Amino acid sequence: MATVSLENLGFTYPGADSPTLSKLNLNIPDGEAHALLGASGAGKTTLLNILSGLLTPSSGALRFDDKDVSLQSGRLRNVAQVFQFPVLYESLSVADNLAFPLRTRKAPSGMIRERLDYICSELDITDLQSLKPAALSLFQKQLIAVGKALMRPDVSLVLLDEPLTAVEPRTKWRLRQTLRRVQADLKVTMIYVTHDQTEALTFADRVSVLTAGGILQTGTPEEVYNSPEHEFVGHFVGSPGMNFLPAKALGIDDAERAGFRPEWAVLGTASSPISSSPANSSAMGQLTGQVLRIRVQGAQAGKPFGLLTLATDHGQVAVRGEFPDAPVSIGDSLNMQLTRCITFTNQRKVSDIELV
Ligand SMILES: Nc1ncnc2c1ncn2[C@@H]1O[C@H](COP(=O)(O)OP(=O)(O)OP(=O)(O)O)[C@@H](O)[C@H]1O
Repeated sequence: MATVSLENLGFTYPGADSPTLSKLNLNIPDGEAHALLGASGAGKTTLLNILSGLLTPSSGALRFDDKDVSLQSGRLRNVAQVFQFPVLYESLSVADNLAFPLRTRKAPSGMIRERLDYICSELDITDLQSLKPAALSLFQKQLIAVGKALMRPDVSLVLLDEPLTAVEPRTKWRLRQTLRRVQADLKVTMIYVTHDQTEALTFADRVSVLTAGGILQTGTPEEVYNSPEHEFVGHFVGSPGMNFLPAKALGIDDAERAGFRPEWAVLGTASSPISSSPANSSAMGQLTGQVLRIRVQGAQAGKPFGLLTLATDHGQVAVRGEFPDAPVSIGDSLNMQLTRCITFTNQRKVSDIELV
């Protein structure tokens, strides 16, 4: 396994006017599960192809441990890849598919057998060894593709390119959990490329959010969700994403805009205002809005909770949590007190403010 470092790495496609990737800096420690999260066109596939050796960086360096591998072939780098759709030899049994990467490297048969047993037991696929791919479900095929990527004990890095795309929706979470468990057991450096925030946040130790060829933030899932460094991260991560309003609308003067997660607000009505909040004495973090949409997501101790969309004088906002005591209907006027917000200027984070 290896530590993977990008140093001011850039890439421009031949003939293109502008770079697809520019000045990427990232250090992924040995054994980390890392996710590259970005929307379509952010440059994920381009970066993946640089990591696997299909493309050569136009500037900067890619290092595995201390070695600059920018010009080295993928085969010499010992990188294994799992694609969106499982790539298996249909004429070979599962065991022969798994053994293939070691046989082509002329590994001793005893070592191959031992590794096969280990990987099959890790992935719980021992019973499938004699079957041909045609007899397997897509889920099982992708498990075998993962096994194939893990067979070489000296693999430096495993790249996962949207690996859940092809599997049936109800088995996605199982495959994701299996990947996570195997990654932790084998302590292999894995880079998981996806546009799906749930996959990224539930799989990775750390996530890098990529947009327009640049990394906006790298952090743990908790840091990326709770403390976005850039408005795009707050907006892109979360479902729904962060709300943004002019900071002055919330009584905050030192920044252009303020962002808050839907669950960082407490709601009250005109007849039952929010009284528990000490910040109520000032207008800081307070807003009023009309209920536009109601989505009840459950109830706790007889009280409904869910997602409300409110129209305020400064734009629509989504608020998640317990509903106010009085019944809530479309068109009602509610007041809210933010418990926390993050302020931004030029889309960059300025400060994190606890309001209650
Ligand atoms: N072969 C190419 N030649 C020129 N430009 C390209 C080429 N491949 C990709 N691009 C451009 O590079 C940018 C990033 O593309 P890339 O495929 O890396 O993004 P992505 O994040 O993987 O998107 P997707 O999830 O849609 O695959 C896009 O603007 C794309 O048009």
